[in-house]
Amino acid sequence: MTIESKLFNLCIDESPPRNKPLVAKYMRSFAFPVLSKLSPFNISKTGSYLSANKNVILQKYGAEAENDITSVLEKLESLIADILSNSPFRELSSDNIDVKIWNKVLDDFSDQDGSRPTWVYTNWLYTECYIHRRIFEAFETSTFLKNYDPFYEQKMKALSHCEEAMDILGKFLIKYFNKNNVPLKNLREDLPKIIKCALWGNRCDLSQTGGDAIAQTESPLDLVESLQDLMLADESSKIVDFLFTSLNESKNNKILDIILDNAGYELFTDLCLADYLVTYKFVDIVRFHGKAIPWFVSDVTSQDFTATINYIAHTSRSETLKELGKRWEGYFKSGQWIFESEQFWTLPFNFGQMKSLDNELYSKLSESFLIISKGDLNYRKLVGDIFWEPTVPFTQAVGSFKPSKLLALRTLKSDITCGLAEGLAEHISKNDPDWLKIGKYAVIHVDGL
Ligand SMILES: O=P(O)(O)OC[C@@]1(O)O[C@H](CO)[C@@H](O)[C@@H]1O
Repeated sequence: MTIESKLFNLCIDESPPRNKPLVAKYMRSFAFPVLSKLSPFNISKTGSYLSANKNVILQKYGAEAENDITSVLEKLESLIADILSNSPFRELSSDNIDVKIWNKVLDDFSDQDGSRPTWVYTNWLYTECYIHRRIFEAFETSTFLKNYDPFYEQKMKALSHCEEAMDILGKFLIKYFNKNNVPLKNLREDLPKIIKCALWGNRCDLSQTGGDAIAQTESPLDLVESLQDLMLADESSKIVDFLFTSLNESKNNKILDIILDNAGYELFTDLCLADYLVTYKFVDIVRFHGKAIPWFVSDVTSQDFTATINYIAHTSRSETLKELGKRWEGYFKSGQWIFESEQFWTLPFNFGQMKSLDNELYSKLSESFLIISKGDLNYRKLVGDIFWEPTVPFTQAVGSFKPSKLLALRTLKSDITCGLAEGLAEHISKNDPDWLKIGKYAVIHVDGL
């Protein structure tokens, strides 16, 4: 029996039960192909990248790093083997401060007799996060490659591949920003477009391609129009009304928290949205929340964030982008923009658990005027990674996570849905069986408004 068929034999050819957290054993859920195919593929591509770049790595870290490369490759291989043989999860073994928490969660999941849970039968959010935590563990337990991000180069490549589209959006914004007076009417018309550019930016996600860049070449603003029919829920008007109403209130220090997702083109569109909201005084301060460790291949880390702004301000081929990048450097110098990478975002918890498990972060977000959550994984965490009936209202699915007003921008790359009109999910799935998996469709949901 091959290892893969072993995994097949452990799973059941059924859809997951509604209103329960996802588990990979249901083969008709996206969790099963991600566990059995996409994750091993991503891990093995990470190994191939390392092997292909061996000489560059040795040049940078010295000849002694060769042993590290060998041991990282072995650890990645054994991660794939662990997944495909459904062997029990093991404790993490590095000295990073989050390891205690990970191991405590694993203990809590273990039977009273100490038997550890396995990949196929455990809550999928935990399992998928654990895969990415184990990839990082392979590096952090080495000597020279502790802080090595094997996805960094691909993330930066993805950014430069999208310069054409970035330049179009950049030109639109710079023209705007350089006008002395922009009539409110124009702002009202254009703000939803900028929000939707940031929404569709979420299609560019390297975790779906094993790190291969997805080029965004079309005009982001044209795309917003042409993709409108693919929006399954669009509550953007509520957020636009809220932002315009608040312009007339004399509130100071309005903080916008953006829970970031992918680096590359998506991050660029997030920065554009933040600039627009700051420039027209919808908010005063922006706190960007990224990841403390490499995560889900293309999520933004502090290194990516700094390098992205630096690239746009100094290396990009377009003068417009350079001008935009320099504005962003200015926001950081003045303290108006802040980057943070709290540990919670790379733990296996959903956002409903934040208040009890990381009260400090929950209190910080409670100061917020508006929270924007980007992407699919953050959305899954918002709604507890529960396989909701598609018509369950978003506000209900979000449950107790209510630190402030919330805007979720997400393209659909997993089978979690909620907040859809009666019959819509059934209608689309009939014509488009893969509708949940490929980032083709999108939702904009709000809470607290
Ligand atoms: O959060 P993002 O970047 O929008 O999407 C991440 C994601 O699509 O990648 C995984 C593998 O496909 C999914 O489980 C997950 O939700």
